[in-house]
Amino acid sequence: MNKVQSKFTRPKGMDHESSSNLYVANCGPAVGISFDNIESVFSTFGKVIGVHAADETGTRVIVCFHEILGGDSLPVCLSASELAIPGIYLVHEFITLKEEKELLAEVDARPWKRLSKRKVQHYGYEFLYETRNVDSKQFLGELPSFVSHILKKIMSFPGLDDDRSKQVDQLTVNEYPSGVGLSPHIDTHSAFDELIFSLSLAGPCIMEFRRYPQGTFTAIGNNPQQLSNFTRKAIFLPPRSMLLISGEGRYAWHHYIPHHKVDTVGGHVVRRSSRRVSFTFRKVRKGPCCCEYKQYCDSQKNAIRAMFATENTKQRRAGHIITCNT
Ligand SMILES: O=C(O)CCC(=O)C(=O)O
Ligand SMILES: [Fe+2]
Repeated sequence: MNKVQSKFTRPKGMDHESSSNLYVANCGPAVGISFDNIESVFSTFGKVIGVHAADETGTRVIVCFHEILGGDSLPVCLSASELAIPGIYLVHEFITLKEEKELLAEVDARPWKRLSKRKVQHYGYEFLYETRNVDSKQFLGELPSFVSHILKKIMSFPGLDDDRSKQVDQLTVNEYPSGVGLSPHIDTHSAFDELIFSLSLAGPCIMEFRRYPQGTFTAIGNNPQQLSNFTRKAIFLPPRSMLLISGEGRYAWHHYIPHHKVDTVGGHVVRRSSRRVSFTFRKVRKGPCCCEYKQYCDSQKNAIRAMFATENTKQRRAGHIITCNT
């Protein structure tokens, strides 16, 4: 055994969730990723106190976190007023236990589409995960009658007065097994209107909101420094609660469900149940998004790109731009 390997041993008598050291393969200087880069990227998941070679190949590393992964110290809010993100609202017991049971029975009687870690059903329009958008020309039909009473209740959602803005036409049902979450994302601006309603059923989870200063996750992908520099807040979503994501919370904050089997809420350990089912209601956008959060907005970024492309073409034609052919 070499010197480096003897520094880290497999934790004895602990399950895989209980270590603050993470072994990462195909990662290291020999595959062109510096220790500094690795540290910056993994800081997204928690405070990194060191990155070490796992062996002498240069392709395997151990990332040491300040605390156990999943044992995050981020306080979890119980209400939207405590969370204090403009546009995020949470209504507890939005539906009764009986309604919850009925909704679950309805979706369980229908076919699920299997994704790698969770199962989904789409109504109204199919959501395409490759493009993170919908095919707005492919209408699958009205939302099913078993959600009619939910749609009615949505129309009376507190704090919203423009009724037309609440007319949703797309529903995604997600089933998450225990320990499965959702990676940080902003629902594509050009795909859906402002209001996103998400009803939690069967089990609890926490939802984390992240505001990245420089725009979207993908746009800053090549700058690891930006990945660790963001504001985080979290809220507890119990079963039967309805979350509304709108305004700044919808356009400028990423939402994320950590891949935990247990969450710490108000000092208590809350175990995720064998499954959580969510009903996410949205309205498919017709036309571009014109929000005020341009750096997070694909509609406006694409418009700017198109404008530059036209300008570049003009300049190239005029001989002002020389492009590289290599
Ligand atoms: O499961 C949830 O509550 C959120 C789902 C979600 O964010 C999405 O489908 O975009
Ligand atoms: Fe989402």
